[in-house]
Amino acid sequence: MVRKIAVNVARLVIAMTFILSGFVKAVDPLGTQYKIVDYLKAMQLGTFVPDFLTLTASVLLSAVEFGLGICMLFAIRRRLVSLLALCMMIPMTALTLWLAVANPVTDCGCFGDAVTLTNWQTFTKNVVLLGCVAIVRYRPLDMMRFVSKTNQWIVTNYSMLFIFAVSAWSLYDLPQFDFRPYHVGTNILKGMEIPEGAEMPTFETTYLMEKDGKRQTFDIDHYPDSTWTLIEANTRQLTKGYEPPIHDFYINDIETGEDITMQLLEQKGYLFLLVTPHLGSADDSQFDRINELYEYSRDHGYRFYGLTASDEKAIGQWRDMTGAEYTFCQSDETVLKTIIRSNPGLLLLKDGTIVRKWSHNNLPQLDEEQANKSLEQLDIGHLPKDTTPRKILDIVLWYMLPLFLLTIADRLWAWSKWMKRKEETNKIFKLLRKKKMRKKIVAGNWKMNLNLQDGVALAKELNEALAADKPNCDVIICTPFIHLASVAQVLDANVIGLGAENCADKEKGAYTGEVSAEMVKSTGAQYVILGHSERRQYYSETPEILKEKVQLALKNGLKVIFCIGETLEEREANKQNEVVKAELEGSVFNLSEEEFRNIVIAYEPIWAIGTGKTATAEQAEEIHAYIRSIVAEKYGATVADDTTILYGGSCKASNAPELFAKPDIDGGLIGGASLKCADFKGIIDAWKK
Ligand SMILES: O=C[C@H](O)COP(=O)(O)O
Repeated sequence: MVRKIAVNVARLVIAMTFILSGFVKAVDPLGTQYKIVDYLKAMQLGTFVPDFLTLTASVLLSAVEFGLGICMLFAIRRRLVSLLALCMMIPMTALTLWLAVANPVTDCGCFGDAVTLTNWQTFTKNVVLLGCVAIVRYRPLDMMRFVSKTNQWIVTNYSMLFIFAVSAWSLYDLPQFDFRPYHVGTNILKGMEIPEGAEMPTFETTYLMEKDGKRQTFDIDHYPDSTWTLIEANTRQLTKGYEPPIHDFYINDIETGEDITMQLLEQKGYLFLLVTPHLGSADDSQFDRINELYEYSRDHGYRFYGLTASDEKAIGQWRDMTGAEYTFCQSDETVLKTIIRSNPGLLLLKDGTIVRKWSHNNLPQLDEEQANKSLEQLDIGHLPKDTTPRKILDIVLWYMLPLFLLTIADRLWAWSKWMKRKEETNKIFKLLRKKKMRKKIVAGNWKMNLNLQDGVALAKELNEALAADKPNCDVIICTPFIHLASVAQVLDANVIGLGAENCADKEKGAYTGEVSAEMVKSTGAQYVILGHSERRQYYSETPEILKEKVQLALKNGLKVIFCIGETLEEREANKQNEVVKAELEGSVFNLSEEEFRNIVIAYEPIWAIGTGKTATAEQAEEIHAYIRSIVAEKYGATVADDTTILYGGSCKASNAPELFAKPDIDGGLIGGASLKCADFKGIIDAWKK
């Protein structure tokens, strides 16, 4: 248990880290590309790898991280994914150790610009992650699945589609979430401010001095007298001090070389900055639109500058190529790449605040009417509404919600499958299912007892008792023929069903003393008992005769309570299964499935009928289960599951609960105990226990 918890906690830590790291990289593929280039430069490989390869690597890196995170989260391909994570984390941890020690790149870029870590923090993070990956790799199969194997492909494919779409959209337009210091709404001057009392950087200078051929180093507090000669002074920075979010922004006038940053930013009004870090690789497809915007700004008296890190030659070529008339200024390439992830990209500032940012693919287009209006009158001249909540909602609706719904549907499906399996193997579940599916019946067989008046009185009493206290099962009373019509009058058919104890094996005609199935039906009865052991024994009813009776009963719309059961000798010879099977095969297994659905089976061990000897609940359950299995063999599991099998033989209120609690016992056929209302109701109430 503890081990499982540890594996799953580790797996969630890895998943969340990878997903966050992959997502923020996908949101800003150019930023990740620049970071890759930084690493390559640090390894002296910068010039060998072309831009398209570093950009492809950036997009793939984010997809791999995000994909691994999602696979970890959903426990998809657990062994392979944990191995891949390990293969990724070992070199990553080694690389970040090198970064921490050698410090060739100041920010690792693990989480893009969203979270900035020092190199030692990054190394520590990777050591923790490596530990988690090791735990998961040790026991990958302990990871709990959120979606079943068959649906995992949906999660992986959908996630890959999503992350590539995020990368593509961010590349076409701009990063959908801007974590950099130059996001819309930023006042550049304010971003450059150092608050009062902020920690300042500290430095230490040491002096290498010489006297009489002997050299020694001194600090400022121990600076020696003039007999020493200064050889060399060394200054090193001890602490960084406070660094404002924008600390390296500048704009230089190309012609004069003068820094005009303050002049441009402090001047009130609108300012367009066309940012092109590197003119040689800038996209020139939209130059018409850029020139139109320049003309618009010139017409309305707004300032418009190109800002680049390229030299004058490249600027000249750009002018020749695009017909650009705007003035170019220079700035630092890295700063320009940080300002906007588009080459070129357009910035609109108002009073030093960034109001809008556009990628070259999404430059504003002004129609004639708009071109005549000032920026104050146009939407683009104002800060946009904060679209972050909307973007988050989009991600939730388009990505997280579908996956969540899939997970719920999948879990419900897995749960129903598990329930089904349980029902098939577990007795308690079987019992629950049985009680849900099949009809529970308590039927009384009055046999040759009670005259008409007593019979009607008992029926009335029972009817009233059950109308007042609704039973949890179907109740049937089967009476001698002479009672049927009268009893039918006093019973509420919704509460108590009525049945006969027998019917003829002939349809109609000269059969003195016989009562046909049609006649039974005409009294209002719905059931008939056939095959009772007393009829088989005392009236020589053979399987063939019973077969006829069953056919006629069904033909006349009666449901049949068909009795089977072995004698004591047969039980002692352990032949009970054989006997009941033969009885069913002899009289009812010839029926169609549809006809068989009108049969209620009553298992009555002859040795228990009226003897006071009851089969134990276990004995009864064993043979009931057997009977159900042979019905299943003949008609299939569904019919068998739906068939009601009653127990009969000295069943009383005292033993009924135990018998009825068994999974395959669906009620009772009651003889002696059905002759008194209280006794019979006591058995009926066993279903309430
Ligand atoms: O039809 C009912 C059975 O023969 C059971 O009779 P019994 O409850 O009197 O034993």
